[in-house]
Amino acid sequence: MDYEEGSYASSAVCDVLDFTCYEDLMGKTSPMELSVIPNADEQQQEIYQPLKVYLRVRPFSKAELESNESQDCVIIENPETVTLQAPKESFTMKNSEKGIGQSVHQFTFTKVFGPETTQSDFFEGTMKEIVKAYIDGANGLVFSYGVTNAGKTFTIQGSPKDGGILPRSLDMIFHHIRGRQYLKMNFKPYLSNDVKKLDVTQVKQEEIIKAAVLASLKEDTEDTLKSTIQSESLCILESVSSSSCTSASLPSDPLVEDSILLDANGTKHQRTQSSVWVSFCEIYNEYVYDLMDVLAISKYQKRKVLKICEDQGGNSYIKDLKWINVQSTEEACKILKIGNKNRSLACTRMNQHSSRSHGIFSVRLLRLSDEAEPRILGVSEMSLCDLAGSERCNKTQTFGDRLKEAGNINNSLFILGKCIAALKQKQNPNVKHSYIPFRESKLTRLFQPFFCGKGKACMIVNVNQCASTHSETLHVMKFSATAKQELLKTTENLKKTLVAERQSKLLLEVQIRKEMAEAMFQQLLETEETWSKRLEDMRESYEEKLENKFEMYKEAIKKHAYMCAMEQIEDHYVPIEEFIVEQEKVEVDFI
Ligand SMILES: Nc1ncnc2c1ncn2[C@@H]1O[C@H](COP(=O)(O)OP(=O)(O)OP(=O)(O)O)[C@@H](O)[C@H]1O
Repeated sequence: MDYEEGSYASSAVCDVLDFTCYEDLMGKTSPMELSVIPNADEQQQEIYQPLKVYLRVRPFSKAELESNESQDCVIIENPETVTLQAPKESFTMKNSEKGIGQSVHQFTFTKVFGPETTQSDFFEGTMKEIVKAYIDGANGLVFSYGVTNAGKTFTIQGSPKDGGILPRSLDMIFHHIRGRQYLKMNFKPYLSNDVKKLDVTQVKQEEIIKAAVLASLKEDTEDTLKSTIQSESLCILESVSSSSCTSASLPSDPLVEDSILLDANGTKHQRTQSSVWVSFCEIYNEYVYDLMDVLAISKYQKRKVLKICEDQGGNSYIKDLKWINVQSTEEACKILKIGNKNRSLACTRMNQHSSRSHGIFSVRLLRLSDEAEPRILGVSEMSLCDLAGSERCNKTQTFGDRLKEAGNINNSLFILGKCIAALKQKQNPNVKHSYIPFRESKLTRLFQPFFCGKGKACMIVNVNQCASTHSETLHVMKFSATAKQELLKTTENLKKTLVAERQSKLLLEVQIRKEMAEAMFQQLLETEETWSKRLEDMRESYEEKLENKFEMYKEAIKKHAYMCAMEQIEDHYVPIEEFIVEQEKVEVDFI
């Protein structure tokens, strides 16, 4: 099977996100910013952090391996890059052999998790940081995206023995608040990030609603479910008027005499307790439905459409969405299971596929002071949003309801992409800020605060490696990952230009060094010549001076010798008269 390309969500969707991830390809470390740091100060200073996009590739099943699904369609090049290769017999491959289109596409992600990745490794590598910040008071949002059978449920929910990111996140939250859990239900999430205090009757009502919701899990058929809900709802109504319907007994509130703790350094700390509430809803065809609305899942009841409203601060929230107090991971997972069941029941009724709606599971953590009359210290929210996939929108099916569905999915994904891209621009002080179209889809309207920097956000992309779903996988990658082929080419060209630039710079440097060496050598030669000349001159001048001195000495010696000789002559001088007398004397003696 090979779906024709271009029959999916509008290519503009891809363009928007391609642009987003293009930065990744260029090796930038902070391509996207959507969050504030935990414990942000009161002015909610916007300190952005990147929107991380993780890819998880699931392993082949035995059946897939037997049916020749393994054709090296997904190749993990390195921890950030994957290559998608069209199956051998596909139209894409045949066309590309004829020179029409591309059969190979490459995408980069914040991190790629291969088929061997364990649930624990995946949680550690993706969610842990978000949950840590969430516990510290920051909001968290996780989008998951992928076609049917790509491994979304496995990644988010996992199995009872090997939980996915949601039960692991819940475990981390409950582990963190262990011993400090506020078990009463009299403080409840309200509006977007507010808390309201309930009176005794309202608390009772909460307990009964929770019991009714949880009871729905036990019922297998729609009819029995209906009767249970009817009796439970009766009970709710009765309890509201007479408080006769008892709830499960709750542990009493721990008695705390002093709400201030002193640490070893004598620093004061406020003792806190926490309360956890969850909700589960879906957005289908731009309508919001509560998946905890157990009354509406019967065949005969129309589902109630919920409205997205804004509080005084302009923050969006879903009006009348049920928030259920949960006191353990198990309880929260039951809510998830009930929501899943209601989602698939609704889908069956509407002949719709579950992956055609956006499912949103949210957890609100209320922090209260630990004292007899607790005060609200803060609220943080973490939402896991399972995005609708735009698969199966090929031409043969795009009419009637499916056309409307496809249009709405495309539109909301398109707006999501536009919001992300606009925020990307917002980070760049040199680029003129453009209008961010949050209000143009329910999804972006709901998560507007995240796009304004109030929370940590990430996207998880699930894909399988099957040859038969190659086109769908390619589409998912194009939406969520980094680049289309054109962008890849641009990047490749830019990389080549960069390499060429570097090479020319290197050559220039070599040339400059050579010229400098030559100039220095020349200078050395000239210096040597000058010095040789100077030495020669000096030698000549010394020789001349020596010569002169030598002459001087010669003269002096000559003079000295003459003087000595003269002195000697003087010493031995005999006047001639004496000499003659003497001579005559000698001659006489001789005779
Ligand atoms: N990482 C994984 N390791 C082992 N098996 C996996 C992994 N991911 C998914 N699977 C298996 O692949 C199959 C499809 O996964 P899953 O049901 O999670 O897909 P999905 O995307 O949620 O599909 P749908 O949208 O139809 O619910 C399941 O049998 C699941 O157990």
